[in-house]
Amino acid sequence: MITMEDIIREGHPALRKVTEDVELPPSEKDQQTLEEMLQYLKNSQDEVVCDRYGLRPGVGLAAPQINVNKRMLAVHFVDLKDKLYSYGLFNPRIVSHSVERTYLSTGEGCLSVDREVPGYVPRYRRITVKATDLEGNEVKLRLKDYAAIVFQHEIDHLNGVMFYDHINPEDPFKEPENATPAD
Ligand SMILES: CNC(=O)c1cccc(C)c1Nc1nc(N2CCN(c3ccccc3Cl)CC2)nc(N2CSC[C@H]2C(=O)NC)n1
Repeated sequence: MITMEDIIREGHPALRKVTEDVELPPSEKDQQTLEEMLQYLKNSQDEVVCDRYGLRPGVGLAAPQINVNKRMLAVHFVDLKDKLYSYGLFNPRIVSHSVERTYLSTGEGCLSVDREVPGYVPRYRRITVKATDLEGNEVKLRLKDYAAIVFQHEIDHLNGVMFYDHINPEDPFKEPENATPAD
């Protein structure tokens, strides 16, 4: 089971590496790792398990965050329209995106960042993601607003990018151009 001890924190060089594609079909080991990442998110959102193991709640987790240099991520959340997104994905890529942008008015948090970093994180408002899921199916996901934000946050990790890299250093809460808040 993945716990907070397995999650590396900012400053660890693995968070700034660009990950390697996963060889498909995935090995038993890669499949097991991705399943454990998805289970972490479910555990972290279960109050009893979360408190029992001292987990930080999250809706997304990328392999670099557990010091695995592979292009894979897990997400588990319901969006503002109560649509469930629960995926383990190999080699996810953004294949298209809107010009229009969005952001969380509350800012973003990250399991690998043990501090608040205030500010708007501008993200594309709509993205299309292609990937291979845990069952080996090729998926094409059209995502918007909160779902688009979560996937961009996790795909950034696969490219060595942290959420605060996007915050305006002069004015963190300056309204981003051509953007609508997702919440
Ligand atoms: C600095 N202000 C803030 O962090 C922030 C502050 C307020 C609101 C939001 C919305 C903020 N922002 C933010 N809140 C989240 N959670 C809300 C609580 N939730 C959760 C908590 C408890 C049980 C179940 C669950 Cl589900 C877990 C997820 N998650 C992310 N991110 C950024 S995209 C990846 C995602 C992630 O999983 N981060 C660990 N950002």
